[in-house]
Amino acid sequence: MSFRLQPAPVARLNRCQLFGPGSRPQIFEKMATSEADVINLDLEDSVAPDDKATARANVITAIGDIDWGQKTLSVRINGLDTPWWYRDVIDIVEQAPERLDLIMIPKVGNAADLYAVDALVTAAERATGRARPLGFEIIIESAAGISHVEEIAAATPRLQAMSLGAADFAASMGMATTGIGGTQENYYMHREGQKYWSDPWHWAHAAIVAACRTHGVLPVDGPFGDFSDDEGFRAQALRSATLGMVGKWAIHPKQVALANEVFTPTEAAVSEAREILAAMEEATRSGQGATVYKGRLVDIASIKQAEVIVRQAEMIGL
Ligand SMILES: CC(=O)SCCNC(=O)CCNC(=O)[C@H](O)C(C)(C)COP(=O)(O)OP(=O)(O)OC[C@H]1O[C@@H](n2cnc3c(N)ncnc32)[C@H](O)[C@@H]1OP(=O)(O)O
Ligand SMILES: O=CC(=O)O
Ligand SMILES: [Mg+2]
Repeated sequence: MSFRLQPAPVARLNRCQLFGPGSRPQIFEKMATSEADVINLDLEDSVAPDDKATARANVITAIGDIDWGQKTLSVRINGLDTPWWYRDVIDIVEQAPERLDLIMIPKVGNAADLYAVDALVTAAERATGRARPLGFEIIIESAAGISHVEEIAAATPRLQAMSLGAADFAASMGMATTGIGGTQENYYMHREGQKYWSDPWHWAHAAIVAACRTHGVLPVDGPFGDFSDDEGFRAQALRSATLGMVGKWAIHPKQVALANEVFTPTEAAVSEAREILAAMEEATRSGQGATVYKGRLVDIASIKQAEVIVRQAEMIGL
């Protein structure tokens, strides 16, 4: 164990991030009244090139005009490989009301990408006298991004969250699929006439969680494209939650409840976590570092495990 303490990420809910194209202002009110913790107004891949300028203007207007309640509000800008991103940043910092919490930077490949955006945002914020600095969230969705995930997680104190973008990630890696996330038909082991499906996203998720937890960033699972497949979404989200991710994107409103369900600890899990803490308090009082709870070992590490669930529950108000 290092002597450095693992930094805590920002204390806010991030169970579901609902996306909507900036070129479709008709749905903004519906996004605002959804149950998602985070709203992502998109200027990137859901917006056609000819609509980029209009989408940017729509989004800037909507940040001020719509009541977004307590939600974390984020705008996904265009990637650094496009001609649009700098204008996205400048117009957002100069014109968007301070209600905006985050900008999301897609297709980040290394720490220098974030250095560049940070420098531009910092200069624009100083020039405009913006009182509330923008936070960043980023998407790991390329071979370069996953290769440099740890330096990216450490790149700037503005960084609050990091998502895996399964669609672009698959394309960048040359993966043989057009599906966005979830089980892949051809990714299986074979034994005695049976197929056993495996999870091709697992290693990327684990790498992202490790980088995020090292540097105090929230790890988030990205999109699941087949919004008619609730069980597929649930299975993917459960795997991500088990690995340490805090939430998942919704690319359709019907996915919001599913994500909230998976990333909200159940009453039983919260009670059990609180009971473990109580059992360990009792053990500590009698000078023991370990004890037995429901027939199994609990020790000082169990306190930290239980605290993960209790902290989540407290943020949600359970
Ligand atoms: C790989 C990536 O980068 S993913 C991130 C970028 N992608 C996106 O942002 C896409 C977000 N999603 C969408 O644009 C849309 O949900 C689509 C295109 C997938 C489907 O849109 P629709 O065909 O309108 O869906 P559908 O007809 O099922 O919509 C049902 C209702 O939900 C509303 N709705 C649709 N999408 C959204 C949304 N993202 N947020 C809030 N409400 C929405 C519709 O307006 C409709 O409302 P109504 O019942 O009042 O008429
Ligand atoms: O941007 C998201 C993705 O999956 O690509
Ligand atoms: Mg993408």
